[in-house]
Amino acid sequence: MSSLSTLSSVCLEQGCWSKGERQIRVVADKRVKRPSSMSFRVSANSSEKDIRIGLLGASGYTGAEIVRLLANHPHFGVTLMTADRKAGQSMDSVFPHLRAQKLPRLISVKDADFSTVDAVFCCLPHGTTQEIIKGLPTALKIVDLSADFRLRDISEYEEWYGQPHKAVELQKEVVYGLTELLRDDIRKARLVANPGCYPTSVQLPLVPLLKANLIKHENIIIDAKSGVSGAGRGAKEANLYSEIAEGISSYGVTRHRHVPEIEQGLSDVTQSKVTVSFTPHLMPMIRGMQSTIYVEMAPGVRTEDLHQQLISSYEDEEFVKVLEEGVVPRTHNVRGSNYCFMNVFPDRIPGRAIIISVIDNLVKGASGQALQNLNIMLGLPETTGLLHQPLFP
Ligand SMILES: NC(=O)C1=CN([C@@H]2O[C@H](COP(=O)(O)OP(=O)(O)OC[C@H]3O[C@@H](n4cnc5c(N)ncnc54)[C@H](OP(=O)(O)O)[C@@H]3O)[C@@H](O)[C@H]2O)C=CC1
Ligand SMILES: CC(=O)N[C@@H](CCC(=O)OP(=O)(O)O)C(=O)O
Repeated sequence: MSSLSTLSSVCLEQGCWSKGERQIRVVADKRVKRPSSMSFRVSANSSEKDIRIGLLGASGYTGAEIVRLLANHPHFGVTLMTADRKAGQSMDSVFPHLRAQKLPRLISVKDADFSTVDAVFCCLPHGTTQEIIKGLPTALKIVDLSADFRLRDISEYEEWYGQPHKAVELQKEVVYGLTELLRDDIRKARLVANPGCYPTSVQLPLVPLLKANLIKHENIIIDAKSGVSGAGRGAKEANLYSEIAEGISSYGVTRHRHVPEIEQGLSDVTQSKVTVSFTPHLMPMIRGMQSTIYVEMAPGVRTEDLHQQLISSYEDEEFVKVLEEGVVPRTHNVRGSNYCFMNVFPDRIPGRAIIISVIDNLVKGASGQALQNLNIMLGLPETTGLLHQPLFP
């Protein structure tokens, strides 16, 4: 038996790592066969670690990013990896940058034995994920990176994703994985729907401001930009170098599928329907995401109040940094990391403010936040394996 259940229950019982706590505490319980968190040997060899991870869609960008992050994780070792077209290949032939790690061969989902793993990251395209997750053992902890379980309202899913929901019963137990805002629910969850990259960059600044009634619910305008890795590794004409380089492309204008996800998260806070104007753009860069958000402030509120609210909401958080007054967040400064940097600026037009939020779409926007969530679900400090600093220049 792996030590997953032991570790998880011990940490949960002891309440080892509470919100905002940054220090790794020692797990004193003798049932856990490790002396202490301080003395773990960090090994790139997955089979030497004690919690066995299944990675569905390992041959895609978010799957590869999870493998990269887990190289520095003391507990999670990838022991099962699936692919579709690339099933049968070795991971180092698909992703040569990961060759230093000893990893299992990529296999098809239908050949995977899920009784051999303790937890699963699901990095599959939306529309393929509901049926696959429905078939997994119920003992598994699962973080799904796709959009398949993010919308609570089944009819809304069917409307925006243009297909029937194939796991309606399962949807009821899903917890939305916006870590900093829903940590307590995530801790108890079995199945977490990891948020989309755009919704992460938008909700992190807006939720605390709406909660504190500092901004109006109407006329929220989101101008968002993503690196091309946000579209995945699959070959698409629109993502060719010659189509992307030296230009900017707006897409999903008036109807991007992240609109209902953003509105769901914001409306949960206000208890009334919030609607947003949202336009995403594809940028000639590989990683990175910026959301520039235009809001109207409540009567009598100043941008300093918004700034102060964001600071107090996130002062204990490792991964959300509210910058000093006047400092502009840049995607360059979060590249390769799990950080979200944000700031708020007074608009020239009285009563309005401009919020800028940046993340790396593949890390805080996907695989990093997924790892943060699984750490919490298994009772580990949520920063485990995630504290490496942004890559710059
Ligand atoms: N990229 C990003 O920045 C973000 C992505 N996401 C979401 O995460 C998920 C994964 O994204 P990403 O890694 O970028 O996607 P990729 O296209 O890079 O990878 C998709 C993976 O799924 C496998 N796959 C494709 N179709 C099937 C199928 N029918 N059955 C089983 N496996 C299949 C592919 O295998 P093979 O390559 O062998 O064909 C590949 O391993 C998506 O739902 C995406 O929307 C969420 C937030 C951000
Ligand atoms: C650049 C690009 O194409 N980005 C993707 C979003 C990536 C993401 O977060 O998507 P999921 O909701 O599928 O998880 C898109 O706009 O569809």
